[in-house]
Amino acid sequence: MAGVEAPCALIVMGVSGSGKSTIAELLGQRLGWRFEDGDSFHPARNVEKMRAGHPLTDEDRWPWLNAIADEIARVCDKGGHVIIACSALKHTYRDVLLRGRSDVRFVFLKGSQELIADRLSHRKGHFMPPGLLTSQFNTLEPPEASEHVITVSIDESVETIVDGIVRQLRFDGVKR
Ligand SMILES: Nc1ncnc2c1ncn2[C@@H]1O[C@H](COP(=O)(O)OP(=O)(O)O)[C@@H](O)[C@H]1O
Ligand SMILES: O=C(O)[C@H](O)[C@@H](O)[C@H](O)[C@H](O)COP(=O)(O)O
Repeated sequence: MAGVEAPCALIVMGVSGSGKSTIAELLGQRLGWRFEDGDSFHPARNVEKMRAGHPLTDEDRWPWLNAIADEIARVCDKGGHVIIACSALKHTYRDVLLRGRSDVRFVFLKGSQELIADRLSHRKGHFMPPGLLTSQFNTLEPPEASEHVITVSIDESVETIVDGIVRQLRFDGVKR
């Protein structure tokens, strides 16, 4: 995409179970960029709230999103690169994450509720109850083209999805 700055950070976004951690980790290996899971930036009370089956509110999410934005600034301002998995469901959340930067890009993992519910029903050892998926879809504001997002369908193998993202990034001028 002409005129878009080469990113120092990629945020892999989408609802719970869309594959953010899985895709972001492999993409990090492919690009040689460090992967960080946005889940690890939640205050403990947020994790306990979700574990107990309650969706987060905006007020719960602001400190979490700001902590991720701090990490992006820390890495990017010293010339590093990072890939972060973070649901980033609303436009306002993405604004908080971006802090006006033009060197941060979103990769949106797009898929049907039916497919994601099926994947979540098989996921083991995660605090997030599959029952919160409907609230995730209700909260989701899919990114628009003006957000310079790379949108990929999750209805493919992990390798195929990552290949597609890498191709798109190279097309956009990221040489790694
Ligand atoms: N493209 C894919 N094909 C099949 N299974 C997938 C794919 N992407 C992710 N998964 C599986 O779906 C589940 C949810 O993925 P995960 O990365 O934990 O999602 P998120 O981080 O968005 O919550 C995991 O069990 C993961 O192994
Ligand atoms: O409600 C949210 O803002 C997000 O869903 C976020 O809190 C995160 O997604 C959860 O930590 C669940 O983790 P997974 O997305 O990895 O399932």
